[in-house]
Amino acid sequence: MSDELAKQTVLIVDDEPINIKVLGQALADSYRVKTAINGSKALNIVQSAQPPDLVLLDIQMPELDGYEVLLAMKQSDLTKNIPVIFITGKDAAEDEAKGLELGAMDYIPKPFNIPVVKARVRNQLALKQKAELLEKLVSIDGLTEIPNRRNYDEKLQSEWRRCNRSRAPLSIIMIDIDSFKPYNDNYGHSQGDVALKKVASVIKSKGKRSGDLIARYGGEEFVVLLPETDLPSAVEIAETMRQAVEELKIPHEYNPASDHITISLGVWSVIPDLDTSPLTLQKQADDLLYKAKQQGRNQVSYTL
Ligand SMILES: Nc1nc2c(ncn2[C@@H]2O[C@H](COP(=O)(O)OP(=O)(O)OP(=O)(O)O)[C@@H](O)[C@H]2O)c(=O)[nH]1
Repeated sequence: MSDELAKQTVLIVDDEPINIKVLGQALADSYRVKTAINGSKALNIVQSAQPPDLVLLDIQMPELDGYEVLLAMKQSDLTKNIPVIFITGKDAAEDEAKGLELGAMDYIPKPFNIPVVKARVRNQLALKQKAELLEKLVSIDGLTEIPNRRNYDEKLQSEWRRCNRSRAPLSIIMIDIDSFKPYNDNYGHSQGDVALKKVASVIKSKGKRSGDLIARYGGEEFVVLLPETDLPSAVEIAETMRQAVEELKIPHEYNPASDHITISLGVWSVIPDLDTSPLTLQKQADDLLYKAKQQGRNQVSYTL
């Protein structure tokens, strides 16, 4: 990655071009700087595909003021965690309190003291990086680097409600690596870890929609959550995953189902009902996974 791309982006929002210029010059060495001269332009930038890492936001602007921009940012999951530092000529304590209550992270008074501006920006960006790292650590599985069980549990609850509202089917695939104990016993645990990573990566590559979640459920088990996907489509995806793992051709002499590592899969689909727990969906897929194992492994099991 080039240095320019690795740099964090700061958006400066002020209706006074001179303020944008002074702040831009102060920050340009260390950050990529974007600018907006009013609130609606600022919102367009924060809601774009490449949002800034931090916003320096003037409070007093015609039409949409800084408070309103911050409020709009807080209402969307996509923008609510972007830190905002208010910049303002107002120095009354009540304005400062209002900004902080709305969720601003810090406050910079005009006229600017450039070393203070730089230090505050640096502090907030460091905090943001730490928060992102923490978020990653609690939601991503350390070995396979795909979402972990906690991440999946949360998504299952929210997708259950969302698909209930839209009356759309929600499908789930439970996956288990076949005869993984003899694999570990004969090839060693660290070789087992390598195989787990490869399987996770190839399964993940087959969940193509942005809403699909492929997670490590625990041990050698994976789970795939497919919102707005009916049973035939989910079975097709499961079969693609089964084939892709087989095609990895990871030798496994001790697998009664094949000479290679294979997986068994259980697929279930339902239009969620709020009177039923989402765990029933999982239980059904688990039972079908068990059936796939019973019937000889390396296969997809489902009921029409
Ligand atoms: N290397 C490695 N092995 C793991 C990990 N997590 C779980 N396992 C192993 O996965 C194996 C799972 O074995 P079992 O549940 O007995 O099932 P199996 O041998 O896969 O047999 P079937 O599921 O019936 O095909 C155990 O030996 C676990 O130690 C891990 O993170 N790394």
